[in-house]
Amino acid sequence: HPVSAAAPAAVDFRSVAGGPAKPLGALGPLTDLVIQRILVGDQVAASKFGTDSPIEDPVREAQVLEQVRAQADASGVDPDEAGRFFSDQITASKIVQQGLFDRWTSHPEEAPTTRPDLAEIREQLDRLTVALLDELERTQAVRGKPVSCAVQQSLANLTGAATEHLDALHRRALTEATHSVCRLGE
Ligand SMILES: C=C(O[C@@H]1C=C(C(=O)O)C=C[C@H]1O)C(=O)O
Repeated sequence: HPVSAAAPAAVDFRSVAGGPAKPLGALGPLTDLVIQRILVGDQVAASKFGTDSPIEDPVREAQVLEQVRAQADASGVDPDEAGRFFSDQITASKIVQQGLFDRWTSHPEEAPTTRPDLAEIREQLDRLTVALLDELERTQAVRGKPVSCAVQQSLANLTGAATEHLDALHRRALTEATHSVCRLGE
Protein backbone atom coordinates (compact mmCIF):
# COMPACT_ATOMS: atom_id res chain seq x y z
CA HIS A 1 0.00 0.00 0.00
CA PRO A 2 1.11 3.59 -0.52
CA VAL A 3 3.26 5.15 2.15
CA SER A 4 1.17 7.56 4.23
CA ALA A 5 1.91 11.26 4.29
CA ALA A 6 4.70 12.45 6.54
CA ALA A 7 3.74 13.19 10.14
CA PRO A 8 3.10 16.86 10.82
CA ALA A 9 6.17 18.68 12.07
CA ALA A 10 4.35 20.17 15.05
CA VAL A 11 1.40 19.09 17.17
CA ASP A 12 -1.74 20.99 16.22
CA PHE A 13 -3.20 21.85 19.62
CA ARG A 14 -6.46 22.87 17.90
CA SER A 15 -7.25 19.24 17.22
CA VAL A 16 -6.38 18.25 20.78
CA ALA A 17 -8.39 20.97 22.48
CA GLY A 18 -11.22 21.03 19.93
CA GLY A 19 -11.43 24.80 20.27
CA PRO A 20 -9.44 27.89 19.43
CA ALA A 21 -5.77 27.15 20.08
CA LYS A 22 -4.24 29.12 22.92
CA PRO A 23 -0.94 29.06 24.81
CA LEU A 24 -1.29 26.54 27.64
CA GLY A 25 -0.85 26.75 31.40
CA ALA A 26 -0.90 29.32 34.18
CA LEU A 27 0.95 31.87 32.04
CA GLY A 28 -1.03 31.03 28.87
CA PRO A 29 -3.34 34.06 28.94
CA LEU A 30 -0.46 36.46 29.65
CA THR A 31 1.61 34.89 26.88
CA ASP A 32 -1.35 35.07 24.50
CA LEU A 33 -1.50 38.83 25.03
CA VAL A 34 2.29 39.13 24.64
CA ILE A 35 2.00 37.32 21.28
CA GLN A 36 -0.88 39.57 20.22
CA ARG A 37 1.27 42.61 20.98
CA ILE A 38 4.17 41.10 19.01
CA LEU A 39 1.84 40.52 16.04
CA VAL A 40 0.66 44.14 16.22
CA GLY A 41 4.35 44.88 15.57
CA ASP A 42 3.77 43.61 12.02
CA GLN A 43 1.09 46.26 11.60
CA VAL A 44 3.36 48.92 13.07
CA ALA A 45 6.09 47.92 10.61
CA ALA A 46 3.64 48.07 7.70
CA SER A 47 2.53 51.53 8.80
CA LYS A 48 6.12 52.85 8.89
CA PHE A 49 7.86 51.02 6.02
CA GLY A 50 8.63 53.39 3.17
CA THR A 51 7.74 56.47 5.26
CA ASP A 52 9.75 58.96 7.30
CA SER A 53 8.51 57.40 10.58
CA PRO A 54 11.44 55.65 12.30
CA ILE A 55 11.09 52.26 14.00
CA GLU A 56 12.15 53.82 17.28
CA ASP A 57 10.04 56.69 18.64
CA PRO A 58 11.37 57.72 22.09
CA VAL A 59 8.52 60.19 22.70
CA ARG A 60 5.87 57.52 22.16
CA GLU A 61 7.87 55.03 24.26
CA ALA A 62 7.93 57.49 27.16
CA GLN A 63 4.14 57.95 26.83
CA VAL A 64 3.59 54.18 26.84
CA LEU A 65 5.74 53.69 29.94
CA GLU A 66 4.07 56.63 31.70
CA GLN A 67 0.63 55.11 31.00
CA VAL A 68 1.92 51.75 32.23
CA ARG A 69 3.23 53.09 35.52
CA ALA A 70 0.04 55.01 36.26
CA GLN A 71 -2.24 52.07 35.39
CA ALA A 72 -0.02 49.57 37.22
CA ASP A 73 -0.51 51.45 40.45
CA ALA A 74 -4.29 51.34 39.93
CA SER A 75 -4.18 47.57 39.14
CA GLY A 76 -2.08 46.63 42.17
CA VAL A 77 1.12 45.91 40.22
CA ASP A 78 4.46 47.42 41.19
CA PRO A 79 5.12 50.27 38.70
CA ASP A 80 8.85 49.42 38.41
CA GLU A 81 8.02 45.78 37.66
CA ALA A 82 5.43 46.82 35.08
CA GLY A 83 7.90 49.27 33.57
CA ARG A 84 10.55 46.56 33.16
CA PHE A 85 8.02 44.20 31.59
CA PHE A 86 6.83 46.83 29.10
CA SER A 87 10.39 47.85 28.22
CA ASP A 88 10.80 44.24 27.10
CA GLN A 89 7.54 44.45 25.10
CA ILE A 90 8.82 47.58 23.34
CA THR A 91 12.18 45.90 22.60
CA ALA A 92 10.30 42.90 21.18
CA SER A 93 8.20 45.14 18.94
CA LYS A 94 11.33 46.82 17.57
CA ILE A 95 12.94 43.41 16.92
CA VAL A 96 9.91 42.49 14.80
CA GLN A 97 9.82 45.84 13.01
CA GLN A 98 13.57 45.75 12.17
CA GLY A 99 13.34 42.12 11.05
CA LEU A 100 10.43 42.90 8.75
CA PHE A 101 12.09 46.08 7.40
CA ASP A 102 15.17 43.98 6.54
CA ARG A 103 13.01 41.27 4.94
CA TRP A 104 10.95 43.74 2.90
CA THR A 105 14.07 45.63 1.79
CA SER A 106 15.76 42.52 0.42
CA HIS A 107 12.46 41.02 -0.87
CA PRO A 108 10.36 43.99 -2.02
CA GLU A 109 7.74 41.61 -3.43
CA GLU A 110 6.97 40.59 0.18
CA ALA A 111 6.45 44.19 1.34
CA PRO A 112 2.90 45.17 2.34
CA THR A 113 0.87 46.86 -0.37
CA THR A 114 -1.37 48.81 2.00
CA ARG A 115 -0.28 51.10 4.83
CA PRO A 116 -2.33 50.90 8.06
CA ASP A 117 -2.84 54.01 10.18
CA LEU A 118 -0.27 54.21 13.02
CA ALA A 119 -2.61 56.24 15.27
CA GLU A 120 -5.23 53.47 15.15
CA ILE A 121 -2.60 50.81 15.80
CA ARG A 122 -1.39 52.73 18.85
CA GLU A 123 -4.97 52.76 20.21
CA GLN A 124 -4.94 48.97 19.82
CA LEU A 125 -1.63 48.84 21.74
CA ASP A 126 -3.10 51.02 24.50
CA ARG A 127 -5.98 48.54 24.89
CA LEU A 128 -3.49 45.66 25.07
CA THR A 129 -1.63 47.54 27.81
CA VAL A 130 -4.72 47.40 30.03
CA ALA A 131 -5.21 43.67 29.41
CA LEU A 132 -1.51 42.90 29.95
CA LEU A 133 -1.48 44.75 33.27
CA ASP A 134 -4.55 42.77 34.39
CA GLU A 135 -2.67 39.54 33.61
CA LEU A 136 0.48 40.72 35.39
CA GLU A 137 -1.71 41.28 38.45
CA ARG A 138 -3.50 37.93 38.11
CA THR A 139 -0.24 35.95 37.73
CA GLN A 140 1.67 37.49 40.64
CA ALA A 141 1.56 34.31 42.74
CA VAL A 142 2.90 31.94 40.05
CA ARG A 143 5.48 34.49 38.91
CA GLY A 144 6.80 34.56 42.48
CA LYS A 145 7.67 30.82 42.39
CA PRO A 146 10.81 30.69 40.22
CA VAL A 147 10.84 26.99 39.28
CA SER A 148 7.15 26.51 38.46
CA CYS A 149 7.13 29.91 36.78
CA ALA A 150 9.97 28.87 34.47
CA VAL A 151 8.15 25.64 33.60
CA GLN A 152 4.90 27.51 32.93
CA GLN A 153 6.64 30.14 30.78
CA SER A 154 8.37 27.45 28.69
CA LEU A 155 5.05 25.64 28.22
CA ALA A 156 3.23 28.83 27.26
CA ASN A 157 5.95 29.99 24.85
CA LEU A 158 6.26 26.60 23.18
CA THR A 159 2.53 26.08 22.71
CA GLY A 160 1.90 29.74 21.87
CA ALA A 161 4.61 29.79 19.19
CA ALA A 162 3.22 26.56 17.71
CA THR A 163 -0.46 27.54 17.71
CA GLU A 164 0.25 31.01 16.34
CA HIS A 165 2.66 29.57 13.75
CA LEU A 166 5.37 32.04 14.76
CA ASP A 167 8.44 32.16 12.52
CA ALA A 168 12.02 32.49 13.83
CA LEU A 169 11.81 36.29 13.97
CA HIS A 170 8.60 36.32 16.00
CA ARG A 171 9.86 33.51 18.29
CA ARG A 172 12.95 35.60 19.01
CA ALA A 173 10.67 38.51 19.89
CA LEU A 174 8.59 36.22 22.16
CA THR A 175 11.71 35.07 24.02
CA GLU A 176 12.78 38.69 24.51
CA ALA A 177 9.28 39.78 25.60
CA THR A 178 8.98 37.06 28.27
CA HIS A 179 12.54 36.69 29.57
CA SER A 180 11.89 38.64 32.78
CA VAL A 181 8.36 37.43 33.57
CA CYS A 182 9.59 34.99 36.23
CA ARG A 183 12.10 37.38 37.75
CA LEU A 184 9.68 40.27 38.09
CA GLY A 185 8.62 41.11 41.61
CA GLU A 186 11.72 39.64 43.25
C1 LIG B 1 5.16 50.35 18.30
C2 LIG B 1 5.88 51.41 17.92
O1 LIG B 1 7.26 51.34 17.64
C3 LIG B 1 8.20 51.40 18.70
C4 LIG B 1 7.75 50.53 19.79
C5 LIG B 1 6.88 51.02 20.74
C6 LIG B 1 6.03 50.08 21.54
O2 LIG B 1 6.25 48.86 21.45
O3 LIG B 1 5.10 50.53 22.24
C7 LIG B 1 6.75 52.41 20.92
C8 LIG B 1 7.45 53.29 20.15
C9 LIG B 1 8.42 52.86 19.12
O4 LIG B 1 9.72 53.04 19.62
C10 LIG B 1 5.25 52.72 17.73
O5 LIG B 1 5.90 53.59 17.15
O6 LIG B 1 4.10 52.90 18.15
